[in-house]
Amino acid sequence: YKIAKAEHTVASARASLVRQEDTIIFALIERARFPLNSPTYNQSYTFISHLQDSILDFVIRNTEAVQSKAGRYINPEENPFFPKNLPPSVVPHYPFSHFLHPAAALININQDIWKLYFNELLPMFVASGDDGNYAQTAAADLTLLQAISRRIHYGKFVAEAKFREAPQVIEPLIRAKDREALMKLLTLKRVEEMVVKRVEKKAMVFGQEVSLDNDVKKGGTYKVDPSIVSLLYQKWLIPLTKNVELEYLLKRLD
Ligand SMILES: O=C(O)C(=O)C[C@]1(C(=O)O)C=C[C@@H](O)C=C1
Repeated sequence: YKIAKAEHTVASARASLVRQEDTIIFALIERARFPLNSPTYNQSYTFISHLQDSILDFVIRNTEAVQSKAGRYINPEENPFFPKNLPPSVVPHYPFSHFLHPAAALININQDIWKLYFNELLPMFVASGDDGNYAQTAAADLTLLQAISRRIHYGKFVAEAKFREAPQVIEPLIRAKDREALMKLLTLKRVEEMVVKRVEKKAMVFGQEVSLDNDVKKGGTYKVDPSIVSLLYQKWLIPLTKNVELEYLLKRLD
């Protein structure tokens, strides 16, 4: 019987964020294989088959239900997109550590992530068009949404690690509900710049065409535009992670 590793440090939490970059970039590459495939998102397309949901909603609701039964959401790193009416886990519970304050469970910003993803992000990196692979498209969307959601909500772990490393500094700011000072404390411009540069480089490495010729193609095209990956981090992933960190800290003494 394994006892879950209980402790995170700021350094180990950052190491997890670095590894999650790989997951997000590969998921972007996989979604970019398909064009927009707009019928995936269109309720009127499925109206005739009495599904009542778009193919996307149908795939996500049902996948989340199965995964929930199989124990996915017992892990505090995972947050469902449709938490309402989610069936409980039917498998033995792995003893995940209680590293986070219990109020962490109240933080789920997946609705915002959802809107952002479909309104802003998707149109930025997929080609227009329709190849009929709607179920595959919905599955690729879900994998990517989960990776993005996990990264953003991982701010809870980062914030808890930061809190434990300097409670005497952070506690008074929480009591004063001083959002501005807390945000300043949570922000490390130098780290953010490194993240943004690294994900751009990873997108070049992971998304290049690999051939057996020795000459690496310079200036070739990538499977997902590296500048879009860095923009995604700069504009959305990092700011939303910080929002989660802040909301978590504000609940940390409840
Ligand atoms: O590494 C940290 O300290 C974090 O809080 C994570 C993160 C990020 O989202 O990547 C967010 C805020 C910091 O300014 C730097 C990076």
